[in-house]
Amino acid sequence: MENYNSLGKVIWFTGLSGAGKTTLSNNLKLKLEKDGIPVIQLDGDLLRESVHRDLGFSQNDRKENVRRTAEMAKMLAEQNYCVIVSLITPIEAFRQMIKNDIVNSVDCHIVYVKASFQTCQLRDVKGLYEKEKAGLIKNFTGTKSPFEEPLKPDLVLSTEESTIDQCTQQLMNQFFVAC
Ligand SMILES: Nc1ncnc2c1ncn2[C@@H]1O[C@H](COP(=O)(O)OS(=O)(=O)O)[C@@H](OP(=O)(O)O)[C@H]1O
Ligand SMILES: Nc1ncnc2c1ncn2[C@@H]1O[C@H](COP(=O)(O)OP(=O)(O)O)[C@@H](O)[C@H]1O
Repeated sequence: MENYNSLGKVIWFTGLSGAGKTTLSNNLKLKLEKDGIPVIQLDGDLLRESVHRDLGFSQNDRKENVRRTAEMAKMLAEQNYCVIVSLITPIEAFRQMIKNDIVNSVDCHIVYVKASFQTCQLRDVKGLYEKEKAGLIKNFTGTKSPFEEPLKPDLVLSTEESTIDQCTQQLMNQFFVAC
């Protein structure tokens, strides 16, 4: 096991649907697990299918989704897991709530997974942008529901300019320095 400063840490990915949050979370998890680090992933899509099934996409529900996830992340990080969260987290006040009000007992880093709306629309990984065009989705992030650009993220990863491996390396360099 590499001796990283990795225990009790939350890496929180914010970004539009299709920006690359899940892909980078999966890649980072593989890399850390190879080095023997205990990792837990909390992914918006999966949480919404299970414990957050009662929540929709109104601003209040999104805030509650973020709040509950942050409480879980804190609990797990306090037990020395490295917790990787992928949630759109569209509002700056939500991001401040995570860092200042909830996950304040362990290292918590907000990472902006950056890709333009146009790029995400072209990627359209899950066909949601197509559905949105057809008027089939309520409160879609980036059109009917706002996505505020993060003001003070701890790291910005441009998934238009860097490859998946380059982004993962940037995460490792910034947050997992071997000691
Ligand atoms: N209206 C609307 N807007 C945005 N996204 C939608 C919507 N409806 C369903 N989905 C799917 O839900 C995933 C986003 O959920 P999150 O929990 O990450 O959102 S939030 O942080 O509460 O804003 C998101 O996952 P990602 O594509 O991985 O971001 C979508 O698959
Ligand atoms: N540098 C990169 N980082 C992450 N994803 C990338 C990158 N370059 C291209 N992609 C592609 O963009 C898409 C991102 O989808 P996904 O990870 O599901 O986004 P999100 O979880 O933010 O909705 C994937 O098809 C992925 O292969």
